[in-house]
Amino acid sequence: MTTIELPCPAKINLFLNITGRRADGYHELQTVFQLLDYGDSLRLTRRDDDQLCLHPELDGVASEDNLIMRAARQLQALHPHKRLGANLSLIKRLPMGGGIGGGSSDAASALVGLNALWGLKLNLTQLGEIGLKLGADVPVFVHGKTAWAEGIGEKLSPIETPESWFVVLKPDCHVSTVEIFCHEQLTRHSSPIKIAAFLEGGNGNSCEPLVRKLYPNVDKALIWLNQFSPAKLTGTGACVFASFQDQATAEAVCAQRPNNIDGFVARGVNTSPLHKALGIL
Ligand SMILES: C[C@](O)(CO)[C@H](O)COP(=O)(O)OP(=O)(O)OC[C@H]1O[C@@H](n2ccc(N)nc2=O)[C@H](O)[C@@H]1O
Ligand SMILES: Nc1ncnc2c1ncn2[C@@H]1O[C@H](COP(=O)(O)OP(=O)(O)OP(=O)(O)O)[C@@H](O)[C@H]1O
Repeated sequence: MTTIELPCPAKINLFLNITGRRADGYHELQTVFQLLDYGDSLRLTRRDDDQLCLHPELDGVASEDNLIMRAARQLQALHPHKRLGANLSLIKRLPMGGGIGGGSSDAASALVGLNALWGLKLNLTQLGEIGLKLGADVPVFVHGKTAWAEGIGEKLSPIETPESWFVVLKPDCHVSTVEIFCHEQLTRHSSPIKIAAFLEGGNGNSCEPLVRKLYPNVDKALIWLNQFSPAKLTGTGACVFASFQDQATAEAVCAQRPNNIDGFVARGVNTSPLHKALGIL
């Protein structure tokens, strides 16, 4: 195996309940990560030397800061005496700073893909632990299952969600995850809920009131999408989403969206397309 082409799927947070803050500043939360059958693509080709080359460079992200490179460097550091090199080529479809986990998913596909390409034989638990050092959202993409999550998002229990189609809208603004988590007006001590309460519906996103207030474009997108189906914020935004029973209805709604809002339609999946592509899980 010298070249592999892998999907880097998006996630949405079907709800997000912030229940506390740890001493290190990270927030304890409860969420359901719903994986989507839509995302970036990463092509990895093995090199005979120990160089890593990533193309193209993303706007505003130096190559060495790209989570793909940081993931690859973590694996190289575990095997300093092996010649581990690769050419990495990314097709970026997921909006950055969207709350749909683009960078985290790219990192997870790099970890899982390079582990296979370089024959490192690390298991998903080990790769998830390496991923957590790169970001709280990386482990769910490494494990590849739609999941109930607690802790800072790394304590994962796979759950099966009913098949749905989602309209995901990206309002014309960039929300910084750090800004929202550090904001004094964030509601950060909600009562924990049980899975049964989530399944009964009605749970929202603790960040949504604050993000709507700070970013009027997010507020407008939620109001617009709510006309068709209950709409929510994902992560810390900026993307918002709503679910529909079939693809045609979702496509029809997405096609009518206002001109200044990007968007896509995607199927919710219980197993990641990354793991399907590699024949694991
Ligand atoms: C909001 C979510 O998208 C929900 O899925 C995630 O919790 C964010 O995950 P992420 O983007 O992978 O976040 P990281 O890159 O790990 O963290 C960015 C910053 O967000 C804050 N952060 C993140 C996750 C978390 N559970 N608590 C936090 O307080 C921290 O200030 C951190 O410095
Ligand atoms: N491969 C990458 N793709 C996207 N962003 C990256 C990547 N590598 C590093 N970054 C940095 O990470 C930041 C967050 O990007 P990302 O697209 O993951 O945000 P997000 O969708 O809000 O993530 P999350 O849902 O995990 O909070 C970007 O603004 C960028 O500076």
